[in-house]
Amino acid sequence: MMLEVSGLHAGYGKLGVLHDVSLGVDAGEILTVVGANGAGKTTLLRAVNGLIRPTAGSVKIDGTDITGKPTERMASLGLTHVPENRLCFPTLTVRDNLMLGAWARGGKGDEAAVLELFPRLEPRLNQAAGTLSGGEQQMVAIGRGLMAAPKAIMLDEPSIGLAPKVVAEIMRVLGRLRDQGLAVLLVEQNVRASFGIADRAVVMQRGRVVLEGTPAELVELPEVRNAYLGGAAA
Ligand SMILES: Nc1ncnc2c1ncn2[C@@H]1O[C@H](COP(=O)(O)OP(=O)(O)OP(=O)(O)O)[C@@H](O)[C@H]1O
Repeated sequence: MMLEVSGLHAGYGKLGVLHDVSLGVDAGEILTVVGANGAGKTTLLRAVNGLIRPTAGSVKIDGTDITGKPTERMASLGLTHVPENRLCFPTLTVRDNLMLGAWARGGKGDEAAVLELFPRLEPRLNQAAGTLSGGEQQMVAIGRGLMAAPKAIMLDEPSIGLAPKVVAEIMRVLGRLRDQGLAVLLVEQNVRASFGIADRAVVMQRGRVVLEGTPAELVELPEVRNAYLGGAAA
């Protein structure tokens, strides 16, 4: 596994949120994590990324133990986290936002590769990121992460608040990243979109992984259909 989480426990102060979470993402694979509000999906990404310190368990990337390493070192260890709310630096240009991602790894970054994935950003390179549409800002946030040439990328609800066409565009890019050999860990509320692209899925409930399988297997389960797909057969 390129990204391997084993027996992870984490929380906030005395509040335990993650309980014995194990999952793995191969190179060239998309794993999607779904679950109700408060199930612990964001906390999982934070614990993997070192924003909160796991109380037990381990995180490995390409075989190297990175458990609890400082967040600012994660990019150079090969892990990129695209957090919720597509955080861009609004007064900086698109190009400077992208450059920040490259500096995290001490390199120049492959801007051309990012623009190839997100052609819409090219004519906007000198525009302040804060003036972009929501979808374009999400592209900048993902592109910034890619500038660090990661082995694994984690995304927290990239589709939130975006029009279906833009969601489809982002999902297509995630598919291309997978095809380029990245390990992609995708947290999504938009289960339809993430099941459409993912190779495997896990369902989290109250801080635990309760189901795991391919999207095709999981949509056969009535409890998955009812909870995440509005009860409709896929
Ligand atoms: N900074 C924090 N301090 C204390 N408790 C927190 C903090 N952040 C999250 N929690 C709690 O941890 C639990 C899991 O939250 P988390 O954000 O990981 O869930 P989630 O699955 O990502 O949900 P959502 O889809 O709503 O973002 C919740 O009960 C939440 O109240």
